[in-house]
Amino acid sequence: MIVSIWRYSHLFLAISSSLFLLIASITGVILAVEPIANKVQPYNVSGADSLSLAEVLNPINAVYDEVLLVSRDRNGFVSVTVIIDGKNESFYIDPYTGERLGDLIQKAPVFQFATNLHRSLFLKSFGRFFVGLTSLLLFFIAVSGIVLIAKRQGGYSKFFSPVVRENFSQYHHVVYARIVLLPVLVLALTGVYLSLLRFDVIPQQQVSHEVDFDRLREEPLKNYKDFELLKNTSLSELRELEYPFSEFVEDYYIVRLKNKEVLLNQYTGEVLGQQKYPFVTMASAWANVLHTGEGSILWSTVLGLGSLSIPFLMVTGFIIYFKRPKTRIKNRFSKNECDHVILVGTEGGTTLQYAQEFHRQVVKMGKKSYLGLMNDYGLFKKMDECVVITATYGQGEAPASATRFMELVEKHPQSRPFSFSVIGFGSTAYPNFCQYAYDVQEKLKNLSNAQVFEEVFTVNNQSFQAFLDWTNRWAKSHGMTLHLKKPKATLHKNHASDFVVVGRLDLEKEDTFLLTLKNISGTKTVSGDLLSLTTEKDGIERLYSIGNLGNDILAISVKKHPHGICSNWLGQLDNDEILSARVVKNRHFHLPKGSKEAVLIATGTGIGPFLGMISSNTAKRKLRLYWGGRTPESFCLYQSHINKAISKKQLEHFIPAYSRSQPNKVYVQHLIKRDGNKIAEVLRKGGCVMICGSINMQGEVMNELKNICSTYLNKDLSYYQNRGQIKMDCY
Ligand SMILES: Cc1cc2nc3c(=O)[nH]c(=O)nc-3n(C[C@H](O)[C@H](O)[C@H](O)COP(=O)(O)O)c2cc1C
Repeated sequence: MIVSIWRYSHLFLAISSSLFLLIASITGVILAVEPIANKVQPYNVSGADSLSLAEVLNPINAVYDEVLLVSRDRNGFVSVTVIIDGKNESFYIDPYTGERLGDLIQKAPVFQFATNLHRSLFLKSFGRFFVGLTSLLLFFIAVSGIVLIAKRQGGYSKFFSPVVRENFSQYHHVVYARIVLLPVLVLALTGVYLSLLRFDVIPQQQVSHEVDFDRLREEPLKNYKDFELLKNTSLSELRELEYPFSEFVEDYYIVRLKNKEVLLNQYTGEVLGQQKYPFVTMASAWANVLHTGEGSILWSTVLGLGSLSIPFLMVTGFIIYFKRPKTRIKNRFSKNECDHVILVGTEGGTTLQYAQEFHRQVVKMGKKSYLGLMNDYGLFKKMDECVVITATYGQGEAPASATRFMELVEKHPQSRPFSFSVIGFGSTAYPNFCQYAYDVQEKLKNLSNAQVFEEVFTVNNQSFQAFLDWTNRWAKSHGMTLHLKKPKATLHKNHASDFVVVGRLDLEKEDTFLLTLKNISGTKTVSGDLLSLTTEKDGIERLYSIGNLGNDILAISVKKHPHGICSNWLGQLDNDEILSARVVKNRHFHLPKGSKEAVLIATGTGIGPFLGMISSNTAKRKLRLYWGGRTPESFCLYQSHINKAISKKQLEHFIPAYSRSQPNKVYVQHLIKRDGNKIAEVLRKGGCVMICGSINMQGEVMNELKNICSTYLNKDLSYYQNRGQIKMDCY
């Protein structure tokens, strides 16, 4: 089934049961406290469980004249019902001495209230029905949730792999759902079972014995202490022991154990009847324990947390849904009159917003452009040019609106030749960066009448700047000028903070500079986070990787682009000038706290975040830095930072790759290949490899890492990516 059906089913089930689910989960949390509160009462006598029943009855018979019942509850508390001064009394006792320990626990009003609300919403059978139905819906919500998590993680085998953090709600929804999956499933299934039991859909079977009263004898008379069953059964097995009603031989002991019920002749101890409990009775007992947590502090706590997570999952789930960009498409022209066709592969809707803006501007230029989803691929009678803009999901798979694209391409051959471009939206946080875009490119390339207009262009993390670069290039080659506006879908919504320029170092020859900024708003930053800058001139956001050098000093390394508004604006800032920018958390590119070793790989300005990671390496982790630049002169910008780090033992090795200082070009990927065994060792020991710089370099380095993983570690690269041991932030 396609992912959108699962997603809508998950949502529909959650919405339709939300009110009842909320009531059931909140009362569930309250009720989870009850077994814990009971269990901590001082009525458990240590070691008593190993006493035999005969040893327990002995002091009870000695202390009380008339005993009706001895019980042991799930907390292990032993109680008796006895007649004292003509009155029935029930209380807890010490099984060693028979001494009264305290009155039976009464249900507190709050628990009584919560129980009634939880079981029937105070609506008797009608309410019970809805509660049962809610449990069933919760079960289906959990199952559809399992499927959705497996799909997003790239398969059931990767179900528990680290989750890429895109935003708070999405990340925590998945992470907590996985943690509480077991208790939620148990609560749902046992809830359904108990409801079916209450409505007699599952018939309860009583144990019935056939006692042959004609054969009852009072001899050979035995003391109960010598009855085999009482001698050989420990207290831990007991549920209830009912004393004979009278002294007539027709009345007997009824001993209810955990798994069976036994009738004992009160004079001879002969077993008069013995029945194992039917399956339904045993299953019901288990369902009760599993649903209520009675008798176990640990399980009650797990259930309580499971219940508590339900409102949290509901809220985060609804936020995820309602924050999704809308995916309604409007076209001015029909698909058969357009020479430009833009097809979108999206799941979350952001790619569509970018494509919509592109389409709008192309139409504004007087072109006949048609915008559709990739799953709507068909015959486009006048198509000259096709632009496919697609996200990637799962492990390099198609997003929801493109799942049928490949088969549709086969099914609907175009009648005219056309050229095509593929733009991939993806994230380097995932193992298969923009893989689906590459697959689409390959597919279209194989069509006889399709011609490649350009190679795949990739957009990391919905970078509007990157998309703009592509649209400008595309427009130029078509003799157009497009003025795209940034779509509303933005990943970055933090407040702006102020930063004062405290230092700058320029490498004029390469139009590169290193800016040091003091954070004067106290915003917390971690090396690897991004500084988001928007200039007034064009209102477009640019992101720069932050290196946190400590004491609120940040470094950003910037390359000036010939017509780059932001880079040139930053390039002319002087010391003491203040700039306002937002800090965007980029958790997937933080140096993992637990890694004792790391290999850092960068080219050019990609070194920025690593300068911070190295300077804060007080734990003396073993860090190796590979850096690619043109010449040793290119390194001047960073030299003092690196030398200082080496002398302070914050950086173990600095390994540069200079592409222009010798006849043969040396790139970082060459050095990675050369040091393959060392890098493999870092991965083997649980360390991590971090890559920052250009997308091209990333591709080359990833190829080398793939070889290293298979040659030295006998594993696929994705194994380490899924464990968060390979991290990338490339642009
Ligand atoms: C569950 C999930 C899996 C993803 N898998 C990949 C992937 O394998 N490769 C990739 O480059 N991007 C991956 N991404 C990133 C998306 O392609 C990227 O965020 C894209 O901009 C989403 O566009 P959309 O909102 O139009 O669906 C994944 C995102 C999510 C939420």
